[in-house]
Amino acid sequence: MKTIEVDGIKVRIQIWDTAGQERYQTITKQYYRRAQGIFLVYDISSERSYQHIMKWVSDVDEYAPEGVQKILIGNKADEEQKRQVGREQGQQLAKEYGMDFFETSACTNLNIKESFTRLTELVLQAHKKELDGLRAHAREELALAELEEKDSKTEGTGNSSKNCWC
Ligand SMILES: Nc1nc2c(ncn2[C@@H]2O[C@H](COP(=O)(O)OP(=O)(O)OP(=O)(O)O)[C@@H](O)[C@H]2O)c(=O)[nH]1
Repeated sequence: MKTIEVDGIKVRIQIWDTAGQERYQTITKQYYRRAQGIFLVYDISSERSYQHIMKWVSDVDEYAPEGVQKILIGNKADEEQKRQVGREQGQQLAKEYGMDFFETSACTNLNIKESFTRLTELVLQAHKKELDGLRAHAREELALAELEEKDSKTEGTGNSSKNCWC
């Protein structure tokens, strides 16, 4: 659990770090089910980890809820001398999947706060859309109910005058 502030709102986030190894994949998939935001992380000093991102994306698409927010992360940015994946490759992949992209370092704290804040922002925005949708729907329902009430009153008046003519 961690609390971060986004646009003046304090948001409590629960962070799960899933295991990367194949043998834990069955358990990993369980984590996706209730996720609202996901970091897809590769290691800039490992071309292999970058190649694995496509597999992670397809797993997320399959197991995570619709509308889950995703960000691509190229971690270990402090390991410049061991770099195997160019920044542009990360940017390109993120663009392909319509994700934001950060290069980070857990060692130097580069972009750690920024990427968490951005993912939280995206999750909040996604929920805001949902909430706005619900509000709009509620307003429509209310307007409809008011109209129906008005109509029934008018009908009532019509009937009473009809009664008079009989
Ligand atoms: N130089 C550097 N090393 C890092 C960074 N982040 C993690 N490491 C190191 O990379 C190794 C693996 O880190 P983990 O956090 O276990 O990575 P993981 O992806 O969770 O690994 P799995 O549990 O196998 O999924 C550790 O030795 C960390 O110290 C980073 O930003 N820079």
